[in-house]
Amino acid sequence: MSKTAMGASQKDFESAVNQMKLLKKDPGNEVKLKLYAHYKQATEGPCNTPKPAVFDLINKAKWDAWNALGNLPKETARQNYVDLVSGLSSSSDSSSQVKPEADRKQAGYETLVMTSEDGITKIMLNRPTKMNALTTQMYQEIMLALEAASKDDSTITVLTGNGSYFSSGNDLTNFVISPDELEERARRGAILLRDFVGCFIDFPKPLVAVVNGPAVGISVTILRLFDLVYASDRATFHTPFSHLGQTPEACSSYTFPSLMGPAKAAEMLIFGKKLTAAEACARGLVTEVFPDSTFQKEVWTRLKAYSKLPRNALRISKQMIRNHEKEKLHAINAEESRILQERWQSDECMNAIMNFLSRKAKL
Ligand SMILES: CCCCCCCCCC/C=C/CC(=O)SCCNC(=O)CCNC(=O)[C@H](O)C(C)(C)COP(=O)(O)OP(=O)(O)OC[C@H]1O[C@@H](n2cnc3c(N)ncnc32)[C@H](O)[C@@H]1OP(=O)(O)O
Repeated sequence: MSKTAMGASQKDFESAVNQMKLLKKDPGNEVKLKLYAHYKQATEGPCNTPKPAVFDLINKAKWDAWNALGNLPKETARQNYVDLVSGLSSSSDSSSQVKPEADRKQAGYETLVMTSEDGITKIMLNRPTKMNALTTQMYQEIMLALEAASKDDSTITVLTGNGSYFSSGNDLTNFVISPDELEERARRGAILLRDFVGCFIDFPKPLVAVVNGPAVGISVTILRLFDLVYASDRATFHTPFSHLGQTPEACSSYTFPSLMGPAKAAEMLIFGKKLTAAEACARGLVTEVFPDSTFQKEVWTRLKAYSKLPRNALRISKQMIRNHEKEKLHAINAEESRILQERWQSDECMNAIMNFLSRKAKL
């Protein structure tokens, strides 16, 4: 993991800024926008200027890139900037020096912010302007981040969201594909889903969800695979699968009825009832609800205290609680993914996605 509590120093950052001035090869507009956004975030913090007019294309693109970083901490932006510049410099140094793709991926996540501090590794979903909707790249990066967290020296791993949402679930643009690709993409999607959920089933350390705002779809169903779920009282829990022509995933077809009883599970998973944080807590899906105004302070104070407990004892106790049903969960996960593979190819599902994309329906 390259982003540590220490991060890049101010000196590293200034040296990266100077390095950029010497760069011979134009890195292209996309990279330049990313560099601009991270520079501004690192030096000024969250976007603080009025949105430029629509026809002011260049300044609007710059503003959008900066604004998309939401509340990304200055230190993380500084580290990302240094990582970006170091990737550019090493690829322009000499062709024999080009880093392999896998190495560069290790250097930083594009859709997440990962930090490690006080015995806690935090994985933050970082697409605040899209309500942290999960793209296929994001599923992949979360799996990589979980793998890294399972091996690092932290005690507790946390998943949370940047901005106002925890996550709006699967990014519905994952379905923007031509009809002749649908079958193959659905097959690959089912494998991705099965592997993604599998990482949560097998995660060896205490896993905590810090649900900072509304959660939709898979970001709700996955919660039952966490050991603690702390929610802001602003959070809501919504699983509109039937509205989307889809069916439950992340083992919720088994975990939700066993957690809250079949009648309450049906209300959520079949009929798409949206729960408040208090309701989700009453049903056992959420451990504790905090007022939004003190949410971050209270939760992190609690987690920092927990992270000082003996690491191995925490890990072994978690495994004792979870190991009983692991095999069953993997089987359910495989079956749910298989059923969804079929659902994604149905007219019901495709019509629902088209409705969302053409804004006929907001869930
Ligand atoms: C063959 C296919 C293979 C697929 C492979 C996938 C593998 C894994 C699948 C796992 C399955 C999971 C199931 C689910 O998670 S179901 C739940 C899906 N989520 C939704 O249905 C939510 C859709 N979004 C909304 O209803 C609303 O956006 C909102 C969350 C209620 C927020 O509304 P609000 O009015 O406040 O904000 P906006 O709608 O204006 O949103 C701001 C921008 O963000 C974009 N957005 C938000 N959520 C999503 C999303 N889930 N997918 C795509 N885009 C999303 C929204 O479009 C706005 O973008 P814009 O500014 O460019 O317009």
